[in-house]
Amino acid sequence: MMIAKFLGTRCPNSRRLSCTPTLQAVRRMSVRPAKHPPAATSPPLTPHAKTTIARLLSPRASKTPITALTAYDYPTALACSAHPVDITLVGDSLAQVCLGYPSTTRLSLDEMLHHCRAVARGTTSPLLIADMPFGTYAPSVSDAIRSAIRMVHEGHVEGVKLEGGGEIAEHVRALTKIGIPVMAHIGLLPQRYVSLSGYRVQGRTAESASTLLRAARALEDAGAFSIVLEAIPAVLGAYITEQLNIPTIGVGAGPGTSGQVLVWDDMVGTWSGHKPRFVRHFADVRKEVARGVSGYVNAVKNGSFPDPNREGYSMDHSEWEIFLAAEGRPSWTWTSAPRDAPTEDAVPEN
Ligand SMILES: Nc1nc(=O)c2c([nH]1)NC[C@@H]1CN(c3ccc(C(=O)N[C@@H](CCC(=O)O)C(=O)O)cc3)CN21
Ligand SMILES: CC(C)C(=O)C(=O)O
Repeated sequence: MMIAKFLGTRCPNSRRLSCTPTLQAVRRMSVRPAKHPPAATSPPLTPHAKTTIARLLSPRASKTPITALTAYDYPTALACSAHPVDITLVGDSLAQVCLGYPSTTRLSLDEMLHHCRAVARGTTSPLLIADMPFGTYAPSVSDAIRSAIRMVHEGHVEGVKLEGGGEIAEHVRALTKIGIPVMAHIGLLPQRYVSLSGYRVQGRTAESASTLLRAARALEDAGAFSIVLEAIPAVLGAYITEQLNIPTIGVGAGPGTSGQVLVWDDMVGTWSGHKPRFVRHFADVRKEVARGVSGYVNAVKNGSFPDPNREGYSMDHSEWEIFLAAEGRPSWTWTSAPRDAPTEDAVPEN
């Protein structure tokens, strides 16, 4: 009876008939994404209000710090949407953190669009912004327009982020004019790490601080709805914020900005590369991942996973008997798979 319950649940190292899932089994096993974001007619799954540009710019909102996080995929977008995250940013840090490139300058527009679409599918309440990749906007205003329209059409984002100061003010003006909200980004500009001689704090001299303030004013004047301030002295972050009417989002710019942004993998502690001074780990997901992977590998190797009672499918004993009869066998005993698993360095048999 017990055996009957397990019948067909297990097919160690074989391609037996009993392993072929029936259509019904396929249907049951299919892992469909939950219906999220909800259809327009369903009630929202999260109680959070949709972030709009007007809300970000409202004086009332300016009293509460803005929260922004990066996301590069659907599950992360869902996690951002499940909490009062105001802005989800598909940062081009995607290149390093998610795709393994040595710098953000390697990222193509098509790669960015692929990830934007995944994030868009999981985004509800946060405003969805994405970085325009290196080389897709700086060459000319018409390049910027063409690329930004692709970000909206094919990436399904609501606004774009551009790195640069006064020299890209005309690009910002043109995009804003055609209805694409622009988040500017000044201070440490990762897309220019070579000409900046590395990832270095900016605005530490009086001259550099003045240049940044001038850039911030020019970008606000050009229509940017907010400005990311990256890796600048905290006092300068607070001063620039006070001088502007649009919100600033800091990353390594101190607590005096209108809000903060962090790279997702820095926030959850999964990024194994260099940790800039401005990063704080709010979780130790890397430790949990290690626990999961080693637990899974051990359980498969020692035979404790899967447990046919809990993680297997049963088959009616009578069906099994009919099957065996058709096979021309009066009986068949399921002997346990050998437990002396091959060692790591064993060459797999063909
Ligand atoms: N994981 C990750 N987090 C990020 O914030 C991030 C990325 N990746 N990739 C794209 C850019 C690159 N960024 C960086 C990269 C390095 C530093 C950094 O090493 N800063 C030095 C400054 C040293 C100094 O000038 O005094 C630091 O130690 O903080 C800062 C920002 C920000 N972005
Ligand atoms: C750090 C944030 C602001 C960013 O630009 C990115 O993720 O690329």
